[in-house]
Amino acid sequence: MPKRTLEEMDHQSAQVSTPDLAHSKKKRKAKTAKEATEQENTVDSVEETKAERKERKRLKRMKKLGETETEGKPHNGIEAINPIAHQEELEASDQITDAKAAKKADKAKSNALKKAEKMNKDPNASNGEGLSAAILPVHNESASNGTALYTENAELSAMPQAEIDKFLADNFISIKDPLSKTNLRPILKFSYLPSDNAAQLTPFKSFKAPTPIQAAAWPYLSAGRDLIGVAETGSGKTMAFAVPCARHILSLPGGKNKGPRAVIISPTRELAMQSYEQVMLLAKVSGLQAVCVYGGVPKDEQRRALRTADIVVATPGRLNDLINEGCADLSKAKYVVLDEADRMLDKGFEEEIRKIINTTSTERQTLMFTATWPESVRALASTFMKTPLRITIGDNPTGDLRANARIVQKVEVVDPRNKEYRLMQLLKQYQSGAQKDDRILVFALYKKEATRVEGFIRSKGFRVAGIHGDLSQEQRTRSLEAFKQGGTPILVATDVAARGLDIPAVKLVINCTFPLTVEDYVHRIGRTGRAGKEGLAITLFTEHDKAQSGALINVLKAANQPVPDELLKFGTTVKKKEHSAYGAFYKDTGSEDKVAQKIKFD
Ligand SMILES: Nc1ncnc2c1ncn2[C@@H]1O[C@H](COP(=O)(O)OP(=O)(O)OP(=O)(O)O)[C@@H](O)[C@H]1O
Repeated sequence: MPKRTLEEMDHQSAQVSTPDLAHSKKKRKAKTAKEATEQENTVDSVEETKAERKERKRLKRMKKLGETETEGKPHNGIEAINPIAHQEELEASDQITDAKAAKKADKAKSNALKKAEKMNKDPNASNGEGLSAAILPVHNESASNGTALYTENAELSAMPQAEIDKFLADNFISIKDPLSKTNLRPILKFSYLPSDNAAQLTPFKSFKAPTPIQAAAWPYLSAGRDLIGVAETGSGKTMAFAVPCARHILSLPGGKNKGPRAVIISPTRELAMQSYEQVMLLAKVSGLQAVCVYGGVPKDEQRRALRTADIVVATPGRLNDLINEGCADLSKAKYVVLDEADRMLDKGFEEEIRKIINTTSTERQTLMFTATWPESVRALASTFMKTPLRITIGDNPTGDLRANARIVQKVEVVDPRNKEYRLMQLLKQYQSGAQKDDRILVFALYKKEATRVEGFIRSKGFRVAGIHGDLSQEQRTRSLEAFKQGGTPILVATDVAARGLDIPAVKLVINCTFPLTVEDYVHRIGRTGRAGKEGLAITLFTEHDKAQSGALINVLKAANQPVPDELLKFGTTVKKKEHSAYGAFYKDTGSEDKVAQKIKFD
């Protein structure tokens, strides 16, 4: 093997997967659909504009949907709603032209609400007459697993379709639904969130509006759908899955603080801790409890917390340890999230994920979120999900590999022997004068390399810390904190820090050594340019990385970044993934019984 030996990496051997033990796909209970007797809106086809025509079709669609969804079984969600109420409310508000009309509308609204109340008390009433005549401007979607029903906010329903279309088009939002059933409008404002989420807006006080992935995913997640969300790094995916999580738990019977109802799985300890902090912001408001379960720290506190925690945020290894010990009972967990899903489904984690998911409820809602969604994991993902819809944000509805377009990507082809010299030049350039406290993240591929590079940078007088698998959890946490707080503006990391970490204002990412896959490259550079900000990534590319040149060129081109001639010389062919477990060198097993690994040097 050339310079890079797997032994030298943060590699944990990839596990062989066993045959599919995924949950049995229970068919959703067929809904009894009653033929709707509709009366089409009579529209003057000459005067009708395109937007109006669309809106009319939408209303017609929703009318059909509502009549089907509200018939048959009563829903048992806390979001007990009545479409008639919303329709009448809306119709009433449409009619407000003067004070008299406003008064009339108020009366209609109150009548509608009274009617709704009555029908919610007596669910059978929803089968009664009146419904068939109701036109439904609001989207109603009943959850597949007995959780709350989603009702679209009336103001959102009243918005012209043209505005919705513009939002979807401007943000390149593509929604692929195998059920071709619903067309839920994106939640364009925080105030459009379902009512029981409204109280949780505190974390959003500093944000103007939901990000595209949040806006598009929230309605479907609130409606109980399985979902794959693919959106660029730093685009707010954590809140996209965390916000509906609390609502989901609150809608379940059985009360709070009785053990896990939701599980969020992350590939690294640091990412798990970060997601836990975000989840806590929402959980606290609702009186829910959460626990972060990860390796490298004692288990006792985690064991204790698992007894009452409603939400478990975990790395797979430690969670499996606790499941095996009988200390983590996930049988009532109905909301399961794989964050960094492609990583979680890759060979290094697949088996552990399978074990965890098999202990969760078969009625679960399964979510997968990521910035990269390679073909290699798509089929496997579907074995865990029930007819998931896929939401892709970005100019690539097929989910091709894309880097965040706000990041300026520079690739320098260098002689491997000159890498450290060039690294030093870059650090001097980007940490001089007023920039001396700017945060710079330097990526190495190997743990030993990271240690060496960190020492080299320190020897030149820079303030630097390191984060990789050879360090204790305490050291890892300390390094990350020092970097976040600004005490050490340079952090040298292996790919343990490539995914998900949301560190404020990282000005520059330097890839000292190229990662094993271009997906990891996209995640690494995604540590800069987050939440709408600009970013810069400089990659030192050598002949040892030439197998990746084709894929890298594609990523650069897709983001309109310059492709250096020296890189083109290595070839534009995209080679099949060389390593079956990309990123496996940073796998967090969560196990405390670390087996010593033999390190080989060429
Ligand atoms: N609606 C919003 N408006 C502005 N900023 C937001 C919004 N929602 C979340 N953020 C912020 O955006 C940043 C990135 O969010 P997050 O870490 O969830 O990104 P991500 O899409 O999960 O990234 P990655 O793919 O790297 O994991 C965070 O600092 C978060 O607080």
